[in-house]
Amino acid sequence: MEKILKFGGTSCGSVESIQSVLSVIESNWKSSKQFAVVFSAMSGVTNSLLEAGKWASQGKEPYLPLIETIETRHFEVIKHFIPLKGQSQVIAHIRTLVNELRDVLKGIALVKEISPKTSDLLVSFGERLSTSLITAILKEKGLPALFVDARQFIKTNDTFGKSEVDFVQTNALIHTFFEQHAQEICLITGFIGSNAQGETTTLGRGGSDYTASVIGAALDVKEIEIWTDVDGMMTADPRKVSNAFTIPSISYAEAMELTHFGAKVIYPPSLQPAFAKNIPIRVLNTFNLNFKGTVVSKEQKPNPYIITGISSIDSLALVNLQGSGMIGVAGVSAKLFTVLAREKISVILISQASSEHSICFAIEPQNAIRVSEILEVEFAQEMAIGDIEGIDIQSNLSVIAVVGEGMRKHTGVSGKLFSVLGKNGINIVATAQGSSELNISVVIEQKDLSKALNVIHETFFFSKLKTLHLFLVGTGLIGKTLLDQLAGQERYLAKYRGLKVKLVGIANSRQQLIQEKGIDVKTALGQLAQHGKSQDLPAFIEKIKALNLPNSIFADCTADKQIYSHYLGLFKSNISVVTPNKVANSGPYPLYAELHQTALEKGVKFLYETNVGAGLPVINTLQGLIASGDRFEKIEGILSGTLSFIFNQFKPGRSFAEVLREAKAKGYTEPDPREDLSGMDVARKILILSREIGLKLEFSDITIEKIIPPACEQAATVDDFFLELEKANDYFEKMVASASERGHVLRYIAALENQKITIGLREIDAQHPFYQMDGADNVIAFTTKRYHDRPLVIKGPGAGAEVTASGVFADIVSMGSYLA
Ligand SMILES: NC(=O)C1=CN([C@@H]2O[C@H](COP(=O)(O)OP(=O)(O)OC[C@H]3O[C@@H](n4cnc5c(N)ncnc54)[C@H](OP(=O)(O)O)[C@@H]3O)[C@@H](O)[C@H]2O)C=CC1
Ligand SMILES: N[C@@H](CC=O)C(=O)O
Repeated sequence: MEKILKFGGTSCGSVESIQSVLSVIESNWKSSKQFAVVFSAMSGVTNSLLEAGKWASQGKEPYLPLIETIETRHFEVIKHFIPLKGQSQVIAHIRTLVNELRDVLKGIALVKEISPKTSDLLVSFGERLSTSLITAILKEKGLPALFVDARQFIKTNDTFGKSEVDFVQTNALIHTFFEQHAQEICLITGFIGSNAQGETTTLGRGGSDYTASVIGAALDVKEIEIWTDVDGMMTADPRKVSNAFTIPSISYAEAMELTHFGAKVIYPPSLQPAFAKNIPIRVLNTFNLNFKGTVVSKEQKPNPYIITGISSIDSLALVNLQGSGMIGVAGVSAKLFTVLAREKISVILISQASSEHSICFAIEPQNAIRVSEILEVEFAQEMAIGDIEGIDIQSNLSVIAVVGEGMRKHTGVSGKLFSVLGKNGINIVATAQGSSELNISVVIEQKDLSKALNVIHETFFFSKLKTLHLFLVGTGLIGKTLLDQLAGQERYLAKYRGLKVKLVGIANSRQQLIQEKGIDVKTALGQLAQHGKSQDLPAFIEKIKALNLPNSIFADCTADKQIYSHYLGLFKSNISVVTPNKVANSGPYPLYAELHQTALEKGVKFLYETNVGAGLPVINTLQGLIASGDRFEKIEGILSGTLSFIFNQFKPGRSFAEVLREAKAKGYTEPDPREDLSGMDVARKILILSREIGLKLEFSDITIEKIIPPACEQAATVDDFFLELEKANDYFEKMVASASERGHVLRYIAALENQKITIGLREIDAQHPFYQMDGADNVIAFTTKRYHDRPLVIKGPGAGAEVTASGVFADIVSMGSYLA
């Protein structure tokens, strides 16, 4: 015998999949003839049988329709594959089996009880039916197919539900059987066996893999093929990690670790017989016949990654036993695990601190209450005298296992793992690593599972491409320009920065849209308009938090005065914020301080380079000086692009309002230009700088000298404001002309010195460093201990859509180097 093939439930589950199964068998027959095939029950049939058994035993619900459905599914396959004249014989055979099944259920209904023994008999019909069916079809095709009931050679003990194979007897029987049937294609029922009395037993759910492995090992085949419905073993569960990909080759040890921690592709015990005989197992996909498969074998081929795969168990409970009496006292662990073994409680993971003060272990959540009760009884004495302080059980947890032979003796793997989880605000509740260094397991809260799997996968498998999940609020001048810039840089970012900025949410004051799979930045505005829901910012933000995506960034590109009330909650949910909106940083100081402190504590970023000087590197430079120990003596600057533009452009003969309109059209003004002309915008900026250097100033500490007459100041609407400006044109003309007569220019300058902020219009001469300005230039001069004799000057365009959006862009990209 060269190989054993095994087809799972989905492979036998429909006409289409059975078509593929037949073609695989036919092509094997053509090429080798030396093979046997094991089948599972049709998908869903085992569950239906168990359910029917339960209902029958409770006498509550009608169970017969479930059996009819099973029967009909088999009949449909017969009608599809077997010509009319041959159908009646096969239908009769299936009907006989189903009638036998009905009798079993009737018996269960009569005695109102279903024992594990009866349950095994009941579920055995699933494999018996599917295998009979496929045997009949192959015979019809003229192949020498032989139905083989594995109960005749898979001999087990009496542990119904999960019996253990008696290998001595089983191997001998397998040899005898296959010697006698070397010329036929043996089609074997998976999952089932029989005990010494000939009663039906089962090998545990997924046991058909085990059947294949047991037969393969007994016959020393060259390879075992497990045909399933996915592309082999993958680096992670593709339903949870969309970037998961097939592992071409994996060692038995790695596969065992991954399957133990939830990778469902192979039934874990099935690896053992193949492993013992060093028989490679190839995992193939019935639904993708071109797929080459994952080979599980002793030697793993060279792997370009440090790890091989990540698996997880979604739900578990962690039991913690602690007490000073456990320190240095031999036997507590022995007693604990003996008790758990006696009670057949499966322990998923164990972790013990070196102090021996506590020991914690993970179990299936449904066992939590029972474990607690058992331990209370078993350790009653230790608890009474205080040696054990208590038994604590934590639920709603998940475990992730990072597995790979490549981790052995490779430094930094756990550092990388813990760092990526930490950066994403994922708390590690417990951890375990065996000295084989094949597996590092971390227990985390269940709510963080998807996020954790994705960031770990990205870190270890796609470290060349990090994904930043972007939520953009504000699609006006800056937001829209940012989208355009992102669209133009996608390839550059991927190639040179290893970054993918994935837009997941977008909103303006009217609509909002979240798409976890991502929104194309090129068409985002159209999609928002077409598919967006009505705006509900709190709901939008709650959804962002609930998505709990790794490396999430909230970009506030609005001028909204309230939106920053959400920042704190975002930080607490480990979401970073990038914003050109100055309101948060110039709000009440205690709120400002709380925001910054929270961001720091949560390890998230709050970036707002564009709050001052738009895209000019003002905040970063200042922060760098402070961080390196410089001391600020004075900050002075022209911080308004709009006012800079106005005093550069406004000449006698031009209307002041017209110049402002031009500034607005060029994208220099605030959405409401009264903010610029009133000095509010400049006041916010200098206040932000003052706070950056550590001063706890409030808005009320700022003296703003007005440049517009009171009537303009009091205009109720933006239109009224422009009207009032028109009326005040003479006033502005005189102001500028008077300075000009003296060879001076007017500049709106903000200054911070001796902890005092002043803002006002200054007349300056040609020697002043702020004399020569162009367009919407800003200029900021930092006089510090180090830049004492000549200040550090930053100068350049300080307003406008392109420069501001690129500043926001740069903040987003800079997150890439920080985030996981
Ligand atoms: N222009 C510049 O040179 C600079 C600007 N900035 C700052 O950039 C920010 C954006 O400016 P700009 O793009 O010109 O402003 P716009 O008025 O052009 O756009 C603002 C956007 O925010 C949206 N919005 C407003 N309120 C809300 C809300 N409550 N919820 C959701 N969306 C909202 C608007 O929605 P809708 O489309 O429905 O109206 C609009 O899409 C401002 O804070 C500004 O101070 C900073 C530095 C320089
Ligand atoms: N309206 C602002 C834009 C940047 O903050 C300005 O004119 O400077």
